[in-house]
Amino acid sequence: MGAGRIWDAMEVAEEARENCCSEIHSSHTTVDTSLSLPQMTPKIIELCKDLFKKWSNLDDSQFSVETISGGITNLLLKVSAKEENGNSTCMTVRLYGPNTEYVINRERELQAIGYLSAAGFGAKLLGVFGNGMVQSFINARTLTPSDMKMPKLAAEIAKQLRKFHQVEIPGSKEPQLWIDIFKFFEKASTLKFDDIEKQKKYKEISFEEVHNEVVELKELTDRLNSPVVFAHNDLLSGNLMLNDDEGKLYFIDFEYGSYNYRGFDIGNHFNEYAGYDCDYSLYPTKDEQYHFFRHYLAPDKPNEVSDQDLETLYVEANTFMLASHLYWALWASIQAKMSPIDFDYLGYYFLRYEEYTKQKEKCLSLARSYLSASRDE
Ligand SMILES: Nc1ncnc2c1ncn2[C@@H]1O[C@H](COP(=O)(O)OP(=O)(O)OP(=O)(O)O)[C@@H](O)[C@H]1O
Repeated sequence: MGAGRIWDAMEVAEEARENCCSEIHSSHTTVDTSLSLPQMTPKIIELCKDLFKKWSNLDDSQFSVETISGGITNLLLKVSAKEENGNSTCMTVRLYGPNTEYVINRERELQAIGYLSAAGFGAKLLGVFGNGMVQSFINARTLTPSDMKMPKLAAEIAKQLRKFHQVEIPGSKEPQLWIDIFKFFEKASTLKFDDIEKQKKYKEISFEEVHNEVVELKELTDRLNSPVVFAHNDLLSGNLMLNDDEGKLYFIDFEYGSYNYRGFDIGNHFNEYAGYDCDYSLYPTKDEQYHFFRHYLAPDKPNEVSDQDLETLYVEANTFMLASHLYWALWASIQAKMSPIDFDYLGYYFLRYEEYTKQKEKCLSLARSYLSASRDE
């Protein structure tokens, strides 16, 4: 992240501060993400002391720093500080992965966090620094893909998603899906890998074919008139946390949040039933989807949703589900080049693109017959 971008982020943090009740601290410190945890620990403590002045005189021995997750994108740390009065405070420190700015707009993320946390979503934003942010620690467990499928939880996710989609974020309300996909496409189609094996695999991608698919799908989804809402865009099990004692569900990680089609957010969530192993046999059945839609459309009277509304959302979600495969396939090909993380991103590209190809005809004909039936009415 360059100096200019840090200043932009600081300005957005200022705006977020005005929207949240709590204070958001800022520091220009950056932390080298290539350091090992023991090397990084003193830097993290120094950063926390700089951000939170009440800790500036606390001895380093009163802090503990541990890794929560290496994430696919970021490094997430848990920092606990034992204050002089004996109270302990826990927070998370998120260090942005190098080169993630190619796929994530950090200003957009920080702006959204301010409004979303004011609306009761996610962890509270406590501070921002050169290459990351500090948030409150959420005492809850992370869901698994099979949790998401459980009827009670699926209903709660649907209900929360409806509320999330109602949050108003100032600025442009233009849906980002196709803008992002075309941006990803431009970057993805001009990569070059030093690794011979990777370059060989990359050359197997026909970008001409992908481009045609994108254009065809965009034309069809445009005709569906899916409502534009503020969408999470990455609602996988790892971004859902549950405090079982309080029965409270948390949506976290708004890195990809933007104005977008509601059908995309829901179809993308359904794709995540497949989990990290991409077992698409776990994709929700029509009955499971209708259960979700009922609670999304009418949380207080789920059994009164009309067949027409259920069908409309079914068509939307299952057409945009295809766009979700194209989006994450292109994203993965960029990550294959840019990310320092040792993950088979090109393999992931092919998994998503193959699933797209497998589902395409069925979903497109569903959308086409829905559109021609509504034209004939
Ligand atoms: N505020 C928080 N409090 C407690 N745990 C958290 C918090 N935020 C994230 N986590 C935990 O860390 C995990 C990774 O978080 P998150 O998805 O935000 O990171 P990420 O780097 O963006 O990961 P990925 O790129 O894989 O989505 C979550 O699944 C959750 O278990």
